[in-house]
Amino acid sequence: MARILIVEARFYDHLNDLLLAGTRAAIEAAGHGHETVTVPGALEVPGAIALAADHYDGFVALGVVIRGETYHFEIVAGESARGIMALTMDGLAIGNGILTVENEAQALVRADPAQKDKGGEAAKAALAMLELQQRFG
Ligand SMILES: Nc1c(NC[C@H](O)[C@H](O)[C@H](O)CO)[nH]c(=O)[nH]c1=O
Ligand SMILES: CC(=O)[C@@H](O)COP(=O)(O)O
Repeated sequence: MARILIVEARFYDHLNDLLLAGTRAAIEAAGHGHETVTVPGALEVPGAIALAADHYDGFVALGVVIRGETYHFEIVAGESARGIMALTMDGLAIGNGILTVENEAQALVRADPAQKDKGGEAAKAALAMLELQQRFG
């Protein structure tokens, strides 16, 4: 049984709850264990994963970034993805479930486990990468 750390940027409670439900269900369905830590925003997610890297087998990054009026969206969406990708290239097994969307309606469809279930998808990605890590790492 693998130990998966879910790192969630809790910026929009109702959307986070949906993402978390999908992620937890997918990990449990695969027979693995999970814990969750919460960080303030998507920019903190890569740092939190880096800090926990030696303590878990795999990671799921969750969050919601909704475009506002300024360039801040590009920074938060791009830099969180860049940080997660850098950790992936270092060999960590990570699924990225941070939504980067234009509006809340887009986020809702993607977070809902009964619709696009991006939280569950990210969990499955993390488990797939963990399998590759165990095979080739
Ligand atoms: N605007 C959103 C943020 N912004 C906050 C940053 O992620 C970060 O916490 C802050 O700059 C302090 O370092 N975060 C989200 O997750 N979603 C957003 O829409
Ligand atoms: C991620 C964002 O763009 C957003 O939350 C910030 O909004 P704004 O650009 O209106 O300050």
